[in-house]
Amino acid sequence: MRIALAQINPTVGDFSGNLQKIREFTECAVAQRADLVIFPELAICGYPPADLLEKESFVKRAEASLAEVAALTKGEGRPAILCGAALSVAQPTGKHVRNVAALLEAGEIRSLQQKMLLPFYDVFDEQRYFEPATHQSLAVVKGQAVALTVCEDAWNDKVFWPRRNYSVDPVEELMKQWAVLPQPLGGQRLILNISASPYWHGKVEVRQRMIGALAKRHHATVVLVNQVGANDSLVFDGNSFVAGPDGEIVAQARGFAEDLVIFDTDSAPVKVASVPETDAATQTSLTWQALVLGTRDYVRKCGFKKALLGLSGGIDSALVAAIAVEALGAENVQGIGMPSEFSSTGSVSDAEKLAQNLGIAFSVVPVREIYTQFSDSLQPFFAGTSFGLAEENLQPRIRGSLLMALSNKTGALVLTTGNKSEMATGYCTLYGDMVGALAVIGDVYKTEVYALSHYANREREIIPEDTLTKPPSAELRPGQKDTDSLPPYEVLDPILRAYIEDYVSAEEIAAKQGVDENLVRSVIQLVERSEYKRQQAAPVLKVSKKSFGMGRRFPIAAKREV
Ligand SMILES: Nc1ncnc2c1ncn2[C@@H]1O[C@H](COP(=O)(O)OP(=O)(O)OC[C@H]2O[C@@H]([n+]3cccc(C(=O)O)c3)[C@H](O)[C@@H]2O)[C@@H](O)[C@H]1O
Ligand SMILES: Nc1ncnc2c1ncn2[C@@H]1O[C@H](COP(=O)(O)OP(=O)(O)OP(=O)(O)O)[C@@H](O)[C@H]1O
Ligand SMILES: NC(=O)CC[C@H](N)C(=O)O
Repeated sequence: MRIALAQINPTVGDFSGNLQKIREFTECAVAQRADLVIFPELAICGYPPADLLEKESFVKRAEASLAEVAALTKGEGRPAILCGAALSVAQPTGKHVRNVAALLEAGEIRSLQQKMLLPFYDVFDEQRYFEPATHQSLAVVKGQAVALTVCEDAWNDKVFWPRRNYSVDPVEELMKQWAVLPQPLGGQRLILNISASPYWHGKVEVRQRMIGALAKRHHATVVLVNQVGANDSLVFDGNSFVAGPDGEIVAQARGFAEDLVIFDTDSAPVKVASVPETDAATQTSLTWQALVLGTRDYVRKCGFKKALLGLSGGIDSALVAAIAVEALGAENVQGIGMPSEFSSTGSVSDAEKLAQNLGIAFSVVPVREIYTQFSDSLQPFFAGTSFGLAEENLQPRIRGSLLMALSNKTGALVLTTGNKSEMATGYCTLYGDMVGALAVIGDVYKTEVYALSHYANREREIIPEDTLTKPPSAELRPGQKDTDSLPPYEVLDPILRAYIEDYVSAEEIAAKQGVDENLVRSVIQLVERSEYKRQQAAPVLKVSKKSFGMGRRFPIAAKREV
């Protein structure tokens, strides 16, 4: 059987656009004589549709769209289609919607396999919406048996996920049925998995190793078709693949781009290079690609074309500008320099140099006078007090207002430039430098910001040398350095990573990293105290296992033991 892995980039709720994509990819697959075309999980409505699933009209549109996809399979020589869809439950006793893999052939829905394992950890909330399957059944397509699974259904692996206690194993159940199938139906074992599996560091390799092990365990060929593209915070990396019965990767789609790959189950499998993520260089390039795709899709899918951001001459805004240019094109990115009386001389010149290197428009709007006017108005209330945080924070707040005014006027989205180290410790001003539509590097620690910036300069200088080498500073008071308030980033970031991503205790972090326990506690205190800021922050593009946003939910008004 010739199988086409149709790795598409759907938009949530765009039924007609998604249908058009499904049509186009099907016709490409027809041109390549495919017998079966496979689309990702919930391809018809896009993943994750979240509370849109609670609207009856949304599910009705998904059902109507599925009928149109089925029509594509009607007629002589047309391929079958396996497609993800949300459908209503006929006689609900629990949830009203099911997440299904729909097998369509000869113009009809031939089989529907409901998803059984509904992920409910980190960013996933599928038990909120979907009724799980109670049983699994093998399906038949083009006269051949196939095991249909939906994403998490193939993820019940205790070695990889010891803390996910699923009591059933859908693949196990399907393979038991396979063992008693009559020949020739029960020939080569074929597991088809439609996925919407978002990216984080290491995920591409984990996915391939885990599915490779599954293929080997069941002596089956596993075809996994993943969604590509970003929806809000989640970036789906694509990287669809086929694992052969010995666990080797025998077909591989592109990462971070749409693709159509043909795999013929009757041809001798040829091992292809899997995606290695162990080396730092590959890791940096994958993170870069994820952030570029995340930015492009956020702006585009929200109906915008352009973005603007404040350029301080610092490394964070320089990196975000470089990512934005690759995502949107230089003509769609604008940099604004907003020097205050505390800005270094390099601030504007470094920003100007960056803008030149990137080929973007750059304008300067000084904030000195506005700051003076604000301070004068506040004078009766601030009299007798010394210059402090209130005065410092006025500057980013003025900049935030200016950027939002320009956004209102020009229709460009504001990109916010805070990194994960700052967002973790609250080293950022609410309604100031935190304003913006999207936190492009909000899941990237400051030490990783440097690695990514060197990656941005891999072919020629984009980010000026001075920007890469000057000590980080918010430039909100004379001579200010980040290290006045925070430990050096090489010390801070490992503490944050251990605490945020692995919930390691202060004692253990201190012992393992050889740092003072009081320092660790003071860092943890900063993280705990600034939860209120993160809950008001722009959506963060997720590239780590634990990012700020919907996958990390902590109360604000709570007593905290540190
Ligand atoms: N639980 C809670 N729920 C909701 N709101 C709460 C709150 N607790 C305090 N707040 C509010 O938050 C205010 C304090 O927060 P905020 O106004 O942001 O100010 P704050 O956190 O006090 O100061 C901002 C810090 O970030 C640094 N910074 C600023 C800008 C850029 C950079 C950089 O390097 O990029 C660094 C700056 O040097 C300073 O150390 C309080 O006055 C109060 O109004
Ligand atoms: N003088 C400035 N002109 C324009 N934008 C500024 C200026 N200062 C700060 N910003 C904006 O506010 C953000 C926060 O910058 P800040 O200088 O406080 O420290 P930072 O987080 O180290 O960022 P960066 O490395 O970009 O300087 C910047 O990334 C930039 O978008
Ligand atoms: N759509 C899903 O089932 C997502 C969970 C999935 N196992 C993943 O992270 O890839």
